[in-house]
Amino acid sequence: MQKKSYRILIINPGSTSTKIGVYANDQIIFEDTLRHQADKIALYASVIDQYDFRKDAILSSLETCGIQPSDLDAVCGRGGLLRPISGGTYIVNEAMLNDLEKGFSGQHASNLGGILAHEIASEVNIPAFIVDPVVVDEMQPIARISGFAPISRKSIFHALNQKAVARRYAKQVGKGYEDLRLIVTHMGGGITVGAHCQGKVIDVNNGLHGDGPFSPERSGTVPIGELVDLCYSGTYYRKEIMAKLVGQGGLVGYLGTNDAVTVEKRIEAGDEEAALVYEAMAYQVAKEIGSAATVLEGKVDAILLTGGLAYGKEYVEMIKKRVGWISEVIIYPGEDELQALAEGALRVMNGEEQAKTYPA
Ligand SMILES: Nc1ncnc2c1ncn2[C@@H]1O[C@H](COP(=O)(O)OP(=O)(O)O)[C@@H](O)[C@H]1O
Ligand SMILES: CCCC(=O)OP(=O)(O)O
Repeated sequence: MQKKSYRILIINPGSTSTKIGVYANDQIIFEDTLRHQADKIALYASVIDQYDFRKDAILSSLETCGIQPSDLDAVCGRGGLLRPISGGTYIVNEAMLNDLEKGFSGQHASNLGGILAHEIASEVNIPAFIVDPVVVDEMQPIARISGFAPISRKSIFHALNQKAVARRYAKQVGKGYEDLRLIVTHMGGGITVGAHCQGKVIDVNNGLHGDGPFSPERSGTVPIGELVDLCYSGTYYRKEIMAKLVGQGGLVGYLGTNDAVTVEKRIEAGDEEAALVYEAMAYQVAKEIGSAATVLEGKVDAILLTGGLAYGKEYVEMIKKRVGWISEVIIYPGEDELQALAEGALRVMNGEEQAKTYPA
């Protein structure tokens, strides 16, 4: 029997852009990146206040290619900072909308994904989904112990792309994702390193709030005593310290840019400080991968490097040099989150998987 064909709108809100795609089953038929100027974003006090202007931008873009919401069968958005949940495709429901509006686990543009998907879908009576949000939590109990009793380690990471890349690798080697032990490293604005075991991310650094390697715009783990002293020095407000850790940390803090391509040009021109900081970022990523290898007890089928930084050939070589002895290292530059969202929605539409209900 021939499978039904589904048309799915995908919405991936980022801090400076909203990426959208329309899929006919797993084939993309329309794609647009709606860039939002920093000064426009700065007009809004919170992520949720950007809702109307992002929705208008999406609908105008769809109009330019002649697609109406009534032509769609489902809408799927990137999921945001909800309560910790297991991976998979979730139907958007009231409980989820409330938590996205509040920003239950914090503020990130992805909080708008489920809300925008619901709004557009409900107007034409079709289902809205999210897939593998940044709060996917499959950490094993031992990984939650931080060493400081009042604070548990949290799972906040690039779940969508990490799982998509892990599944892509599994397909390439003809095995099930559930049968592999992988270390997946997403290197974008934030950097996260996940230990994947039997289809679950059993340990991962919190990519948003001060944990793991530093990244283009985040500090990662910092020496804790000095940080406490700085917080109580009377020099900074809380929001200034938070901004130094997230947004103005990492490459931005040392070199004034979050753009690795600019950093590479500076290195080529002989900038020694840029060379040292860039290599330090690779060094910290390699250390985190080494740590994930111990989580997997040294039995690692492959290390997968992905995200925008994975385009940097010399940067990738600096990591490979330190971790190549653990297992083979495969590079998947960039990310394909639109495709991953479409495939997640499609698995449910085709009846291959059942949509999960939030909170799980
Ligand atoms: N060709 C390239 N070479 C080196 N770095 C790159 C390249 N393309 C993008 N990057 C870097 O990747 C980072 C952004 O990664 P990306 O995955 O797009 O981020 P996000 O997590 O925000 O989606 C930036 O530092 C960017 O400069
Ligand atoms: C760790 C949460 C997801 C994240 O950091 O995404 P970006 O790198 O795109 O900001």
